[in-house]
Amino acid sequence: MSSDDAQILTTLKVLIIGESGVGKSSLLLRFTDNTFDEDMAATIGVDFKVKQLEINDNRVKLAIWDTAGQERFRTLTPGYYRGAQGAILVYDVCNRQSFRQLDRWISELDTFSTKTDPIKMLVGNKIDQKDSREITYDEGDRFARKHSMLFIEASARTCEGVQVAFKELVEKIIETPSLWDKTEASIRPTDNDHSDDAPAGYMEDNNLLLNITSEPTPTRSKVLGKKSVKRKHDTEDEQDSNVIDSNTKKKKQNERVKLDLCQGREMKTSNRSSLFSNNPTIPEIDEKHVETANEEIFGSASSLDKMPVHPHIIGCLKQKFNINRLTNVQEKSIPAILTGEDVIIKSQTGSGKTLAYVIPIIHRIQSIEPLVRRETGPIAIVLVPTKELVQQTYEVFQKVLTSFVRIVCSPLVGGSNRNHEKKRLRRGLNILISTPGRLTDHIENTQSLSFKNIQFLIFDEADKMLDMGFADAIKKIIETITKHNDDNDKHFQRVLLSATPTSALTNFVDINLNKKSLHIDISEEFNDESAITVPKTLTQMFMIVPSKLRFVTLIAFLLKILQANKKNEAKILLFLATNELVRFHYDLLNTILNGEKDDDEDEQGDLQFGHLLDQPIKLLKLQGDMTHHERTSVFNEFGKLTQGILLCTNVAARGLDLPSVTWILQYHPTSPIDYIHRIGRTARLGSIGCSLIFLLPNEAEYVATLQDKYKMSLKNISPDDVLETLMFSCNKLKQHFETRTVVPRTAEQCASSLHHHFEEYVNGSGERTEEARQAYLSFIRYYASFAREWKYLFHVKNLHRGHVAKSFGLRDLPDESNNHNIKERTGTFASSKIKRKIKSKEDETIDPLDEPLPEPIKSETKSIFDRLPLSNNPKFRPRYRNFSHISEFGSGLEVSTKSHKKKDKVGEFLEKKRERNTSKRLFGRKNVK
Ligand SMILES: Nc1ncnc2c1ncn2[C@@H]1O[C@H](COP(=O)(O)OP(=O)(O)OP(=O)(O)O)[C@@H](O)[C@H]1O
Repeated sequence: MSSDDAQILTTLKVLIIGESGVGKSSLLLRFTDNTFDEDMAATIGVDFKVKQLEINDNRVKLAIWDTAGQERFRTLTPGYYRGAQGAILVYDVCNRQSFRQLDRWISELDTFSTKTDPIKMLVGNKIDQKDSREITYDEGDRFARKHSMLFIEASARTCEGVQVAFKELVEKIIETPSLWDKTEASIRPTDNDHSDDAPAGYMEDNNLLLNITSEPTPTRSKVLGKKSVKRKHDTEDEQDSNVIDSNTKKKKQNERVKLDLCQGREMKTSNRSSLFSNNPTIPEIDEKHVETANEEIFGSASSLDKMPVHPHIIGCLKQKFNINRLTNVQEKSIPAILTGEDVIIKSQTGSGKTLAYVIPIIHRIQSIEPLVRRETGPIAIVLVPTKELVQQTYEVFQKVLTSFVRIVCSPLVGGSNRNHEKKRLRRGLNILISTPGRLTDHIENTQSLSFKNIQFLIFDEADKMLDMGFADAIKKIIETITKHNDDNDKHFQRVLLSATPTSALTNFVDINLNKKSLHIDISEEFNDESAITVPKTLTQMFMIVPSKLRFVTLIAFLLKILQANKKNEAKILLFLATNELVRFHYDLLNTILNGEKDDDEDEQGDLQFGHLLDQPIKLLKLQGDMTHHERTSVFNEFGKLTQGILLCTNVAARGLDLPSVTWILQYHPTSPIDYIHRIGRTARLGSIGCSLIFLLPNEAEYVATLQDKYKMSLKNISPDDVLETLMFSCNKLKQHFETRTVVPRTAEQCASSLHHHFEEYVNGSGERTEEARQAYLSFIRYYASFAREWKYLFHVKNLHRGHVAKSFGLRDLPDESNNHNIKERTGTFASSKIKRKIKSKEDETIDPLDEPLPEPIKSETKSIFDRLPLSNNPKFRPRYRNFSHISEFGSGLEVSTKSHKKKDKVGEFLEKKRERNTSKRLFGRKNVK
């Protein structure tokens, strides 16, 4: 900090607003540079000037924002008004129209100002043109008094009144510390501009950038010996922390929320919609810039031609794949696989790992003597975790195999006709691409399947297959192949690939791979789970949003992206937790964004929604419980789109190579490992992409985990900024709101109105309410199913059931008594306890959907059971832990009958128990056996 800066009391943001041509830029230039340009009126105008002022021995830095001509097109954004402590409203004394428009400018300022009552100075300009004057001094004065403004007449040409106008305004601001002692104003319009890092489309709209990036963090002030700028409520909290009881503490917490969510606009509780009240505090999180492990995508330019493989393969890569050089992982892996040793490959998502093994395998198979024929049977097996990946990998093999027609490749996947597959296996297949489940099924049921000639076994996305519970299936496959090979005294090569090796994978490698395996790691830090690279061209963001505001923020964010990409290039993957949630949100988004109606007779909800997008956007859904055929056609259709939204579960998280995806939105978070794969669906092979994860305030530690453990840099997006989109980015929304009796004027009111409509829609028919209820229950089940290692981030006890229900548009809390999979149902949040309207101490009725949030469960507060080894822990129920087996969570696997039986048994048991309890209540204990 310079010594000059050190004496500055504060930095103020002052706006100049008014109609086009009233002389705003001239006043600014006269004040800052003491110049006057006769032609200025016709120019676009300056947009920003800084000047230091001495006011009563205080030095302040003034950032004065001009409209840069945007007022002519009525395109001033909320970002322009944000954080301004004062405004100069200018009219032309010779132009009555400019005077009449002042009301509109005042109203706009009041609407978008994020400060409570910024100081306004009314300036009647051009008083030198005495003969043309239309507005008298008295008229101006009366108007200023009516609106509690300062007032002066001035002339930018003669300099009269200009300095006084600015100085009086600043003096008044300094006399009102509440306006400036919280945070410093943004110094320049581009202060928050991260456009260098932002991808195309995001950069195109500067206003969008201004709106979307977070406010600068409070900086130190030198005033009156204050060490640092603190919000008033923070200081109060500190002073009182030892004396207030827990109830008062909760109340205080809620007060903070009100301040935080409005960014300093202190509204009375009675004025606030329930959507914005009683939310938990959004924690302040630093956007750490983390030094990440780097991975160069492409290898040397001449690598393709030098590759020691059949020339047909090289030709095919050039013609069919449009490839003219190898990627780094291909350059290193192909020679390693050609040696015949076991190989373990780790490289970031989208770096070309598939071809890294397809090329050497095909090369080696085509060079086998005598020539491979159908009857030779399987020579290579490729195991991948999902059906989509089977299909995708098969297509890559097929493309390369066009030059080697004798070699036959086939996919084997659950969901397709098993008898057809058996028939093909009987006729002879050389390369099998399969999920582990389907292959073990054939091992058990297809006699013609022989492994005697197997030379290659590939595990792609190996960590995911283990995570999904395929360990037993994989073990069985390896044992069967090993047995055949031992009988024939042959060796088979194993290749294992992953972008995110885990400790489970390391154990698997130790047991199942040759000790002399070759390790290929492009980021040079193999075997360290945390050393994970993500594409450099990916901009990662997070947004902490309280439960209740989640849905409206999602809509606002989608509108924001879709508005920003005017060239129709927004291709979005929207990740949701379960199949149920995909279905629910798919119908909802189709209705809200595109105005698609269902056949329901009760039109109340539909009629009120209209549609928010001018041009409908293609929505598709991909989830684990769709048929194989449906999934393939969705996968292909989305691949061809240039703009659209694919709502999906984690089934689309791994390996899928969908072209030109620009945004990954994670509406429901998942484990950090799956997070990495989800974001890997964009920014592939050096292209540009963005990702955003929605987190609840109690999940904020997720960001720290990504930053500290996985070394990732994420930008913080403020939900307030996103919600502002509702005011501007959508004409439909505005038109729609304007038909209402009370026209929402602020982003907050728009959000509340939108949510109100959402609730009306959900509750407008029994069927829709039931769908919302099922979606809610599915979310709670999902949340309760997080593995123990992620419970410090996602603990079902930390969920406020009422707030969550509101994010599904529900007005009552669903009964969870049949929700068997939720383990942690006791405690403050047990639904039975808050289903009733609750009487508080003050005898006020609290709506359970709006009840304040209790203290979150801290991971340190472990019970004695949590500290016991798992095997001795009576609370540990292994059969419920791995929920990825359940098709609801979209693993892409069929539900095994075994787990069904288990579920049914538990269900039966609970049902009987309930019946017994009811009977006991009705007939007394002794009469019930
Ligand atoms: N050398 C290359 N030059 C240009 N494009 C390539 C090259 N190699 C592969 N590609 C293309 O890059 C894309 C990504 O490849 P691939 O799906 O194999 O990546 P991956 O590393 O397996 O990703 P993930 O970890 O997400 O599964 C594909 O569309 C593929 O055709």
